[in-house]
Amino acid sequence: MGQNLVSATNKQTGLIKSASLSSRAYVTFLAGNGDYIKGVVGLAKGLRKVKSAYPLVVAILPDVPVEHRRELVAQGCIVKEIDPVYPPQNQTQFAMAYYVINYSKLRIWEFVEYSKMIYLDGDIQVYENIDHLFDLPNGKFYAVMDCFCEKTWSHTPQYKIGYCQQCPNKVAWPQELGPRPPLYFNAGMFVYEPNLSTYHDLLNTLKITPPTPFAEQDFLNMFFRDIYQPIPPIYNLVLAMLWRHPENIELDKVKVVHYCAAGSKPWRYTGKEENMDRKDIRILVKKWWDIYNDETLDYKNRQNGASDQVEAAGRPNLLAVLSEAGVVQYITAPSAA
Ligand SMILES: O=c1ccn([C@@H]2O[C@H](COP(=O)(O)OP(=O)(O)O)[C@@H](O)[C@H]2O)c(=O)[nH]1
Ligand SMILES: OC[C@H]1O[C@H](O[C@@H]2[C@@H](O)[C@H](O)[C@@H](O)[C@H](O)[C@@H]2O)[C@H](O)[C@@H](O)[C@H]1O
Ligand SMILES: [Mn+2]
Repeated sequence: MGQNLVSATNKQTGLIKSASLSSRAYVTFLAGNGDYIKGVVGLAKGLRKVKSAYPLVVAILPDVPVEHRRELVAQGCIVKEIDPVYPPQNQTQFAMAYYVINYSKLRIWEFVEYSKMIYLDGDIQVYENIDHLFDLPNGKFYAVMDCFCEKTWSHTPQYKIGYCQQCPNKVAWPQELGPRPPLYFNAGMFVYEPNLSTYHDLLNTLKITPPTPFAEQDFLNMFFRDIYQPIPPIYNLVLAMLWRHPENIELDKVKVVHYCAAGSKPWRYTGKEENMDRKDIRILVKKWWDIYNDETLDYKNRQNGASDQVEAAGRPNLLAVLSEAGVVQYITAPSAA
């Protein structure tokens, strides 16, 4: 990393370190020298477009090239290099071979210069301000429930019997399989509190936890099972919901889109994979590109932070929004176990 970039990054980190303990930030994860950099730049510009009041921290693995680091700093991101985290050696077949690097996400629990963070995958875009989620009560792990219907889940009993937590009464969970699986979240977006003892507990627990197909997502679901609090799918639209559970989605209310379905990464989109030629997918991919290509959203063209702050001040009352969006039913829903 060039010297001036190191000083710029450290300066930024230094600034942040001196921030009050109640500081908040969005955080994402970038690994490799491939095209996910486009996802993270798009996310940085999307958060700017919705006038978020908080910075975007990018946790990068050592293999992220200096050019990508420069681009992130130029887009106003706070770049923090982390060491990889590997699961214990095992013959596990991950749902996607590259998922093994996703355990490195666990390093973000060490970012204790922030009191509250919202993690967003690099293949996520924020289309409406979600700063109000930082006001969710502490002590819980907030995330959106995932869906078990894609063939990436074909290794699981849920998939084999056609059970999905998105429609728990469509195919009832059979008694002979034991208790219904606990509510399970998608780990592409979550609201959490960095904490050193949680961080060490995560890493120590990982050392004795055999890896499973959805890697750190499975691990985080197991680890935070007792404090997991579902929030509505408007905060992390797992694209497959559009064809698997359209009855659960009101697309015009969605604030955050997660381009995780096979073939849906906007920067690689060809429209050839299954479901990728749908009109709603084409519209969502164009929405992503419109932000990515919008030069007025580049950090260098938006130094007037003050006016951005004003907009954020008008954000909706949290509990009203969440209860209106149905989170109350999620919160009071009996635990599945
Ligand atoms: O080569 C890679 C693969 C993954 N990621 C990061 O890890 C996250 C999780 O991977 P991905 O989103 O592809 O998983 P999915 O949600 O599609 O299952 C990505 O969003 C990126 O932030 C990355 O930076 N480089
Ligand atoms: O490393 C495991 C990954 O597992 C999750 O992705 C999956 C999951 O959403 C499945 O339910 C979908 O079927 C699948 O398409 C999608 O890729 C997270 O989005 C990602 O951040 C990361 O944790
Ligand atoms: Mn993702």
